[in-house]
Amino acid sequence: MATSIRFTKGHGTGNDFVLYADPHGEHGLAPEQLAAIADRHVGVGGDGVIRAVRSSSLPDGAAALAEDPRAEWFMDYVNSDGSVSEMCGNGVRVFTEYLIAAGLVELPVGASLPIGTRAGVKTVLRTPEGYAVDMGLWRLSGGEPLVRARDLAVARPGLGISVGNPHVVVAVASDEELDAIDLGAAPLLEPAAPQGANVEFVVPGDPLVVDGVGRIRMRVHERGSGETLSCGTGAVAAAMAVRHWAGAAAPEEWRVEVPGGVLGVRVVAEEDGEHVVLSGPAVLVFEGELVV
Ligand SMILES: N[C@@H](CCC[C@H](N)C(=O)O)C(=O)O
Repeated sequence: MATSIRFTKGHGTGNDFVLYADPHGEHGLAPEQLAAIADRHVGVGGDGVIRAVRSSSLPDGAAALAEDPRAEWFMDYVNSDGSVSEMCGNGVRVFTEYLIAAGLVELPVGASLPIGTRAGVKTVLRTPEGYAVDMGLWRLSGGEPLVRARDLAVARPGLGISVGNPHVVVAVASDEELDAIDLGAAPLLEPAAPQGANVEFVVPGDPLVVDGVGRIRMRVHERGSGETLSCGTGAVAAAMAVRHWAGAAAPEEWRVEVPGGVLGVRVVAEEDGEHVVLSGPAVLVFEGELVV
C-alpha cells in the first residue's frame, strides 16, 4: 500500500537535500526508493536524502546517545544513489534548520545542539549567518593515491583525509585548469579506495593567505552523488590538505569557494586534538508530499 510522507527540500551552498521526519523510525526506505526520490527527472531531486529520526529509534542512534545523551535527533544520511554515508557537513546545517522549522527543536541564535550521525555526535551552533558545526577530529588517512579525472592525461598525486567520511584532495595549478576538469564520471584512484572516496580538486589562492585567512577554490566529485555544487566535509578536507602542504606558517582559518558559494573552515585546538569547525548557510526551499 502506498504511503505519503511530507518532505522539505533544502540546500547548503547549493548542495541540495530532500528531508523528512520519521521520529519513531517507522519509515526507513529501501536504497532504490531513496535513489528515486533523489533522481532529478523522476523524483524530487537532490544530492542526498536525510531522514530525521530520534536517536532512540534506530540502532545507529544508540552509539550517539552513549556518546552524548542529549543527542536526541539523528541525521540518517544517504547519497543520491541510495548509498549510506557516515557524515555530511552541509547536510547537518540544513538538517538543523529543518528541525527548527518543523518545530522539533528550539534553537535560538547563540545556542548549540548535539546531533547524532554515523561519524559521531556533532555540535551545531546557530549563528546570525547560519550554522557553525564542530566536525570533530580530522586526520590524514594514510594514503597518497594517484588520481585521474576522465580527461586528465596524467594522474596527479592526492592526499587521503578522513573527516568521518573518506576524501582524497588533489591540487591543480590554476583556475582555468580547475574549471576545465571533466567531473562527469568518478575520478579513478590508484590504488582504489575500498569504501570509495569523495575527490576534491583544489586551487590554493595566490596569495594563499589574505588578512590571516587561507583561500582555496574547490570542485568536488562526491562518492554516491557525482559532481555537486558544494561539499562541507570536502571543504574541510581541502582546507586541511592545503594547510598540511603549506607547513608551519599556514593559518588556522580558511575560506573555501565552491561553485555554490563560500564555506568557512577553522581549526580549533581541543584536549583530544585538532577539531575543525565548518560554517555556512542553510536554506529551506519548498515542501511537498511524497507517495512511496
Ligand atoms: N555533501 C556532503 C557529503 C555527503 C556524503 C558523501 N558523498 C560521502 O559519500 O561520503 C557534505 O557536505 O559533506
